[in-house]
Amino acid sequence: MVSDASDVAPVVQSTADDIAEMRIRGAATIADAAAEALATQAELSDASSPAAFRSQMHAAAKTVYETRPTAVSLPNALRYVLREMDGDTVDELRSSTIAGAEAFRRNLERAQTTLGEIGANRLRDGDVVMTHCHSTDALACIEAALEAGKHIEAIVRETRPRNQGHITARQLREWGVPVTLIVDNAARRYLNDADHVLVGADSIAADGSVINKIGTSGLAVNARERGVPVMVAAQTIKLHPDTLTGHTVAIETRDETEVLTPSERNEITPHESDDELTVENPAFDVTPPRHVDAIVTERGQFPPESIVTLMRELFGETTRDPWET
Ligand SMILES: O=P(O)(O)OC[C@H]1O[C@H](OP(=O)(O)O)[C@H](O)[C@@H]1O
Repeated sequence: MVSDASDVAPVVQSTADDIAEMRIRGAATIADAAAEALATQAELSDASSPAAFRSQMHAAAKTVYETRPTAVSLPNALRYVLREMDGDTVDELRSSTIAGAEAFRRNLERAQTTLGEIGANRLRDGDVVMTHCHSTDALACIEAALEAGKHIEAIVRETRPRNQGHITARQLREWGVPVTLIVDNAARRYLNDADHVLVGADSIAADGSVINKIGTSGLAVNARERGVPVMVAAQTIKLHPDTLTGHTVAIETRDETEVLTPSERNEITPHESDDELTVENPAFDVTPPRHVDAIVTERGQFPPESIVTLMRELFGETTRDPWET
């Protein structure tokens, strides 16, 4: 049973708001924040019985879960922490939940470091990497290559509408990587100069499809045409267990104002009541496995078609909500 939202600590609600508004963003960062929120809820809980404690934890998980639908790292994080919640008293439940959240966050960090070392093996000294959006998993591969003494350059797509490519460019410049920032539409031209396309993922489906920031699939198609390998850096918490049983991944659509501000809309159509100008703003798209060369995880690199084996091993088959442990 899930209790009502009034049991949820305000700080958990504020984490949920930050995720929804993308002040906290990126699949791994969202998972980390979700685990931290559950730990905070456990810490602050005033529950007078084990049942009330469990019910508060489930309500907190639901509040965080209902923010953004596409990155499976969010429910996977909630599921992990709630599974660790164990004990016969409120104190036992509290401490096991906090320990579970801490373990999850430690594993997350470790997994990204290991993934980076594995991914760096694909990058040679002098390689040029084209990126899309901002992915900490993808950047971990570049960081490990730099630590191994390789010279890497980057062509960074700005990634409309929110321009997260700027975050990538800033990080790469901090590491001393030469960066060429391009508008998304220039990518095909600059693929001639790239040795790899390197992107992250919000979810990976059982057939090896990669769900990532809108624009990834077109980039992958162009890269295939130009013979540039596409490498996806994704920790195993990006594997979407529900897709094992045929569920599709929900693609988030965001507010039109990310694409067109109210004053820009007004310039196009001054009639406030004009509902025939439609703006669509899907945040993600699906890249079929045939356009992906490798999925790099902390458990090794996989051709996309074989990722299902790892998914079964790690998650089994579940279509339950995270709080239905
Ligand atoms: O987990 P890491 O690799 O950091 O990010 C993975 C993906 O999450 C982001 O989504 P958004 O910006 O939250 O919509 C991007 O699509 C990025 O590729």
